[in-house]
Amino acid sequence: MHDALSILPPRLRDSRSARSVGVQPLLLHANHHHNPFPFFCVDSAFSEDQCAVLEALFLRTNDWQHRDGAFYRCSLCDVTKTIPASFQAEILARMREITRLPLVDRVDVTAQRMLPGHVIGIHSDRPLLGYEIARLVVQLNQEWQPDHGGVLELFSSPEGKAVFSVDPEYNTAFGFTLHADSYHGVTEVTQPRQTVVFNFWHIANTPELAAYVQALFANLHFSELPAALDPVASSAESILPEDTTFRAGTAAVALHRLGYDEATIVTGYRHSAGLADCDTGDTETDAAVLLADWMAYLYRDSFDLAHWNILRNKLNRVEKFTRLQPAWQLCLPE
Ligand SMILES: O=C(O)CCC(=O)C(=O)O
Ligand SMILES: [Fe+2]
Repeated sequence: MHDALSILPPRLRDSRSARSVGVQPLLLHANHHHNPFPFFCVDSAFSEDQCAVLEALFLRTNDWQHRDGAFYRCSLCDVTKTIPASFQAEILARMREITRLPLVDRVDVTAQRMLPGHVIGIHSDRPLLGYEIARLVVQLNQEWQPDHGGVLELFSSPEGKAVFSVDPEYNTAFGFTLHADSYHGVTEVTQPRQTVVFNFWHIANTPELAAYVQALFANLHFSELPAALDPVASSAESILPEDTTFRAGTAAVALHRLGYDEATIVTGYRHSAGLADCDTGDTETDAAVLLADWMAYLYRDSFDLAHWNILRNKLNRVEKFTRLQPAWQLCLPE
């Protein structure tokens, strides 16, 4: 596998191949915004050398995956392996500073190309189980003009009007934290648009956690739950929405599969259905119920930073019980 430097002209390649690309700090001046959701913009995001590396990706890439849904029309290519590791490490370090998020040592990079007629409808990219938590979107459109389209628009709801617009000008970057309400879209383009998207993972929503949670809930059957839960679940189902009782049932399955007894499973169900606080006085029961509830939430819904912080505060300084250790380590890594 060649790296992206190998297709640069020899004049550029010779002086740069042995060291990190770029001399000036990248993403130097991040302008933070909080509406409609937290994001930041950077002008002159990268050095000339770094831009050359990113632009080169579009010359060598020919295995594009085409998305041509009604609301999502663009072409994508995973270019992670072609970005020099030192460049990735620099971007990751700077993203940690800018977002103040605990990001894992992993960066996935996608080249995105839009051709005339392509458009990306409004979506939120909410971080499902194991998905990335933050993105950096870098624009590489020389001589961009307003009539070329391809403006990134931010929304406070999927139905509303754009609250903020980001022109895809050359060497500008847009970074954001993904969550259930980070609604955005890209207007239709009339000229080709080139973008490189860097993806970053939160330490508590890793692909490893996703594998653990998927395995924990594999072949989910509520029929495996103990009969002692039946009257509790029946009465909950008669008064609560299906989403709520489904999540409570899922949390109960987690406790069952982790080897907890009937009483703990019933307590966990009642807690996740919102019928009782988690305050049994037994530290292991309370910790197990909270972790099962969180994993059921991740499985049914998506990673949510505010919820995760609440869980972390509740379990801070609590002993990591043996039976819970693998889940604990993945949900609340040190
Ligand atoms: O191309 C862009 O400006 C943004 C694309 C997008 O939706 C994303 O990276 O999440
Ligand atoms: Fe998106």
